[in-house]
Amino acid sequence: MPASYAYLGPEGTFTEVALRTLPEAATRELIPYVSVQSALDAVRTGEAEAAFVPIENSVEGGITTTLDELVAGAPLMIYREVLLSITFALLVKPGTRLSDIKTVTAHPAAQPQVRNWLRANLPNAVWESAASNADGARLVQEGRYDAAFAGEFAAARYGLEPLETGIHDAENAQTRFVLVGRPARPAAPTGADKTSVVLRQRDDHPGGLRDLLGEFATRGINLMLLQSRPTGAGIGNYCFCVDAEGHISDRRVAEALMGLKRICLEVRFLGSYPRADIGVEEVRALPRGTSDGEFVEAADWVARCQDGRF
Ligand SMILES: O=C(O)C(=O)Cc1ccccc1
Repeated sequence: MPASYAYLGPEGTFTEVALRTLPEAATRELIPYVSVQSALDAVRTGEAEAAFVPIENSVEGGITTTLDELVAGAPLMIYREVLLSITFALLVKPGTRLSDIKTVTAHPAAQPQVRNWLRANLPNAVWESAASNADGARLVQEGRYDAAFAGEFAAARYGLEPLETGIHDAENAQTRFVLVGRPARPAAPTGADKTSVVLRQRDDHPGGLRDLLGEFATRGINLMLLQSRPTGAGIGNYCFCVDAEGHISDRRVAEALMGLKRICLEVRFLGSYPRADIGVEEVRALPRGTSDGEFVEAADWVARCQDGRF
């Protein structure tokens, strides 16, 4: 049996479409799971080699179920990311007209992307959340709801037809998906990489968040995601999910993580992996003094000073 990848199912999710763009998916058995949690648990128990799940979208921000799973529980690591442009179709049973639709469903992350369309076209429809967009389509097939927002490609699979296509409140809405596995050595740097960490502060003090961000700023590291999530330990208790430019094997990134390790209660390393948004040729030039060579030179100089050889 080939190694398997778990993904947020059922068949026909955007997640499945994004997963199939990864070359390595062609050599794996792809197994749909009913939730992000169950897909990630399949990795934790060893049932699946890796899981592919949505983590962020450009309209609403972080997909909180995924972030919370990565923040807590047995540690997992991100190995790859995929960006997918998303537009929705309104899927219905053949023959349904817009005026017949009283209930609509989709994944909660879909709602902010179709809100204006709903207001303009189905202002009185009741919204119910589904476990995924394809699951919403399945529920329409079962007769539980009148319509589902999902990928147009899901229609045939669930015996539905698209009543409307190309629904997206925001132009260029994208969702980011990640391939998550058990902790192991990250892939070698490509020159266009991203590092994800979760930071938990030691104590509550003025400028606490600035102290964390300062570790990145002084080393010229640009941040691509900063999302606070409750730790569950009471009101006002948050940890921070951070995506930073660079790879843990870059000196500036390693030094920033060391700085954070010294001042945080906990730093959870979630991986260094190739960026999906740009290629090596588009990576911005490093700020002066932050290249590996400059870090090595500075460390050598300190060593010489300690030896009295400057
Ligand atoms: O993959 C899906 O179809 C999902 O349900 C997750 C999702 C939700 C909203 C936009 C893109 C993906």
